[in-house]
Amino acid sequence: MIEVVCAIIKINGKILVTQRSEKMSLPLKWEFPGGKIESEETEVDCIRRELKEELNIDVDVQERLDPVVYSYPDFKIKLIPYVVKYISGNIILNEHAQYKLLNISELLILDWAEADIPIVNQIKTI
Ligand SMILES: Nc1nc2c([nH]c(=O)n2[C@H]2C[C@H](O)[C@@H](COP(=O)(O)OP(=O)(O)OP(=O)(O)O)O2)c(=O)[nH]1
Repeated sequence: MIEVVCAIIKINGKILVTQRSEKMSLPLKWEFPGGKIESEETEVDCIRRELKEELNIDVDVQERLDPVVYSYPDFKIKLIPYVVKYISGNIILNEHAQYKLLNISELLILDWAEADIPIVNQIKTI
């Protein structure tokens, strides 16, 4: 099972979500930015590193939400969501196809990576 942290990034009351590129696994699916935890790395360190690498932003890590375990046809994932607050940095997309800033009520319209759907439902209440 791979362990992946993902960030629910709050910017001025909206949530930043990203679309995976055609070249990535789960192509063109929407997700919360993040990535695989490396050995010897804490979840929080991983969030900070991935957001810097993928989006060029710095954040304040606020709250850990309930992890989701999901089995895709070819791999199993433990997806660990953290609520974070945007602090600084111009958004530069280094890996993703595009991003959107959406209200929580708009999130379910997107074509999400399957593992994210329980998280989208969970954050309706944050
Ligand atoms: N970052 C992120 N990954 C997610 C989410 N939901 C979900 O199923 N995933 C999956 C997609 C990837 O298989 C894996 C995250 O790994 P990654 O973002 O480092 O992806 P990657 O392109 O390096 O993976 P790979 O194709 O090289 O195996 O978790 C999510 O909300 N955020």
